[in-house]
Amino acid sequence: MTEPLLSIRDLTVEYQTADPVRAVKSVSLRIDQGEIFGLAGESGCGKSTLAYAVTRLLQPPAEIVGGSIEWRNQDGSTQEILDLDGPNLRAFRWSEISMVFQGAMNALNPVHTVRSQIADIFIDHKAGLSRRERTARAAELLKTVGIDERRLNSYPHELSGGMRQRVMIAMALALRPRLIVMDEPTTALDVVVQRNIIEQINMLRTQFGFAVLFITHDLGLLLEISDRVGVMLSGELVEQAPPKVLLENPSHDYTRHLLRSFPSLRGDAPVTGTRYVAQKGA
Ligand SMILES: Nc1ncnc2c1ncn2[C@@H]1O[C@H](COP(=O)(O)OP(=O)(O)OP(=O)(O)O)[C@@H](O)[C@H]1O
Repeated sequence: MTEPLLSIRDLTVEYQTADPVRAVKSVSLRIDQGEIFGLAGESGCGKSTLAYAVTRLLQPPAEIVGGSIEWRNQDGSTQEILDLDGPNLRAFRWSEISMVFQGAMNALNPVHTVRSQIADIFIDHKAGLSRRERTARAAELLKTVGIDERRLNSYPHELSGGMRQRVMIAMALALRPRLIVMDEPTTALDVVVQRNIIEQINMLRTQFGFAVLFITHDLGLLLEISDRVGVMLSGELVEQAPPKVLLENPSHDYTRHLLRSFPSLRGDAPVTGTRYVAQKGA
C-alpha cells in the first residue's frame, strides 16, 4: 500500500463557547494521492469544521484540542500540519493544499479584474514571475476551467455564478496543489452548471493528479464521484468505505438511514422528514 498524502489521527476540535461544543471527535482518516474522499453527514455534524482544521483556517472560538494531521511531502518526508505557522503556513496553503469553499464565488474582490485576482496568487507565491508571465498563466488557468481568456479583463459582477465558481477553482489550481478541499463548491449553482463543474473537477483531477476532500449535502453526487466516502455523525466519523461497499453493505445504522433518504440510489422507500436517532451500540 502506498503511503497516504494526508493522515488525520484522532483529531478533536472544540468551539470554546460558554457551552463548549465538541464539533469533531477523535476523527481518523487518510487521503491518498489523487483520491477523491467524500464526506457525508447531516448539517452540523462537523464536516466544515474538519475541512477548516485541515486547511488551518479555524478561527477562535474553535480550537484543535487533540490529534494530528500529517502531510506527506513530494520527497516522501512528512510534515505535521498543526505545527505550521507564519510564512511556512502561508507557503503551504495554495501550493500544497488549496480550498474552494461554500459561497467562495462571492469571495472574489468586486473591484479587481479576474486577471489581477489570479495574478495576486503568483505575486504572493512566485515572486520571480514577470507581469507578462503572470498574465499568461492566468489565461491558461482560465482555459483549464473552460473560460475564455478574454474574461481576464472582466470584473466578478460581469460573470455568472458558475463562471465565478470556475474562477475560484482556477485560483485553487494556480500553484498545482496536491490536495484541494472543496466544501459545498457548487451548492449555490443550478443543477446543470453544478454537474458541468463537477465533471470538470474530475477531469482536472485526472489531468493534474491532485486529491480532493469533497464535502456536499448531495449524497448521490458524493457516491458518484468519490473513491471513498466517510460518514460523519455528531462529530464522529462512523464509517468510511468505497461507495460500492457503502451502498451494498453499509456497516453503520446511520449510513443505512442516509442511504434510505435517497430512494433513487437503493430503490427503497424514502425516509423523509425523519431525524436519525442513534440506537444503543450502533
Ligand atoms: N463559531 C462557532 N461557535 C460555536 N459553535 C460552532 C461554531 N461553528 C460551528 N459550530 C458548531 O459546530 C458543530 C459543527 O458545525 P459544522 O459547521 O462543522 O457542521 P457541518 O457538518 O459542516 O454543517 P453544514 O453542512 O451545515 O455546514 C455544530 O454543532 C455547530 O453548531
